[in-house]
Amino acid sequence: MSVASVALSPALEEVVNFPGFIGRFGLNLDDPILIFLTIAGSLNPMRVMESDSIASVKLRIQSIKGFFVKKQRLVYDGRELARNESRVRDRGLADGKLLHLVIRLSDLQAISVKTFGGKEFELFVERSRNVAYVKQKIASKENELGDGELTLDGEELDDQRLVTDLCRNGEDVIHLIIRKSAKVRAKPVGKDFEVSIENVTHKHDSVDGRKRYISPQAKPKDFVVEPVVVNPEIELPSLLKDLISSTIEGLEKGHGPIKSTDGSGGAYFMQDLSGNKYVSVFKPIDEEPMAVNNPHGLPVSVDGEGLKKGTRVGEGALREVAAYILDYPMTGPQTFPRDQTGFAGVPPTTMVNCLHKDFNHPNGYSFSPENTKMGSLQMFVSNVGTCEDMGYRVFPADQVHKISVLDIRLANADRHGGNILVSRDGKDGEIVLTPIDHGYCFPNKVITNSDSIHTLVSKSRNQTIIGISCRIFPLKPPYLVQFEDCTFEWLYWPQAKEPYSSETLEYIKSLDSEQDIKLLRFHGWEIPPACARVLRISTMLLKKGAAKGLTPFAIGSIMCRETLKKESVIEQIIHDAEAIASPETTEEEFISTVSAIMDRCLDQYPQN
Ligand SMILES: Nc1ncnc2c1ncn2[C@@H]1O[C@H](COP(=O)(O)OP(=O)(O)OP(=O)(O)O)[C@@H](O)[C@H]1O
Repeated sequence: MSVASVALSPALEEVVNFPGFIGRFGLNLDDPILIFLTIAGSLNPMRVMESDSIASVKLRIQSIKGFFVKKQRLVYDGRELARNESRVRDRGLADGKLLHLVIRLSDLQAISVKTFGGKEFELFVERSRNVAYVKQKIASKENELGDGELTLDGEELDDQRLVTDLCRNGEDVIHLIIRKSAKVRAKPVGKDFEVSIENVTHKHDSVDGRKRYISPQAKPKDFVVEPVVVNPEIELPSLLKDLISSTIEGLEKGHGPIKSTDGSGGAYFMQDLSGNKYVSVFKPIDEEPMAVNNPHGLPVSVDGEGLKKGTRVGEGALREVAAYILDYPMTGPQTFPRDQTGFAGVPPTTMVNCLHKDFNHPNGYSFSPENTKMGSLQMFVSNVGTCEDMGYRVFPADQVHKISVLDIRLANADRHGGNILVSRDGKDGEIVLTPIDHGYCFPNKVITNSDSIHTLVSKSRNQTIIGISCRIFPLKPPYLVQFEDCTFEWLYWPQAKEPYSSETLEYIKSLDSEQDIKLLRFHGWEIPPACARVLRISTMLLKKGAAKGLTPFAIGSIMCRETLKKESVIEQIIHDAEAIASPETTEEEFISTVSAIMDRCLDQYPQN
């Protein structure tokens, strides 16, 4: 039976054929097509109009399935449908085709705790944590709850029950009984649940429950975490050494990796020694979106191209590390050791080899080198959510601006609100934004039939040589860059229309793409010529735009497409330069042609 012949379930028929549906969503009266929405492996028939916008399709999914529009990631034919205003027919979505839905679930569950003594506080607990952990968190805040039990509908909740399972039903009320003399009640508040503690009068001795909550001990030798050292001349900075050591310590104590429910690729939270804190996030290259072992059911890429145009499956981790290396502080690019936070605050990131049974091993697992996964290990940044979860008006302009500098420089094709963490710093609780997820930077045309294969070879601590990734790229021009999928969430925030501060302007002025290319080479990434071209052109745009006094909005708008079909200004500039270039044109000549055209183009923008 073909997928196209799957019948609609009566309930779904009712929803999709809901009278007035067309009017409600402002759709045209063209013929409906039947598509199949895959959600975590299940197939859901759905009728849409070819003239529907992606936004209205997402709205339909929200009304049928209950997943909020903001949390949906739609993938068709190996490409994310990120532009909400584009139409179903523009994306080639036709009758009988499969549309993949990946849900972005926040890993954090907010829990409001209210005591009858009037004390109130909020906890942010990862959904993957268990009941024991919630009790521990409350105990560490209250310093008086030790041996409590959580109950739901009168039934005691097992310490191993996960927070995510408790919060399924918005009406659940959870009680925490503390040594029979105190009671904590949890009730949902919007998407959160609230815990109220009644009669907390009993002072307990010590919080000795911790030992019970430690997950079963793994055998000490059941895992591997090793830095990937590409250039043996470089000593790993102490910051990264500590990151690796604390990750190892957690695993040694039996605190295994915890898979993130969020994101389209495999991401694992690595725990510390106590099992109370995450220290790092590991993202294996074979679990990236559309890679062979992706845990979210995305199809495997047929041509090696990633979810975004101009990106390549399996190269995300390398780009994550590159973003960290390039995000040097105001004092400039230094050789390691580098223990200062970078200008935009990309968390310290390094490449590692990891072996653990809890990663995704669809073909079975054994403790052997072939199950070792290479990927990026990034410092975990504690946060209260992402920019997706809150109103952008509260974000300080300088925090938005630092991210704009990074995104424009790296031509980031994946800056949605979920990729900016929000934390509160210091005693005044100032908002700090942390950019994460830089696997889709430096987009360039994927060449599948060319004259050179670039293999990055690494040496791990035990001197084993491992091929990291194979990339095919031409040694000779044309080096095709691809800015088509660049989108910046912050472009639509009012802070982007404020001018850069003098400090930021100074930083931008100090940037030098040639120096950056050398820096990446020093760290072992012989950046492919097309990526180098992206870096040169985007750095040039940032520097010229900022020197002219343009705002992040104005510069970002030059880099991003307004609509799916309309080329961005930067794309037009590059095409004009390519039209002039001949096969003999050197990279230097090409870049100076781009520079001249860009100058003429920027002359049309009012000088600030
Ligand atoms: N350094 C970090 N500190 C804290 N949380 C992090 C960090 N890096 C990633 N996360 C969290 O891990 C989860 C998955 O990470 P991430 O978004 O990078 O994965 P992804 O599959 O690349 O996602 P996407 O689908 O958005 O491209 C998210 O909830 C994210 O907030």
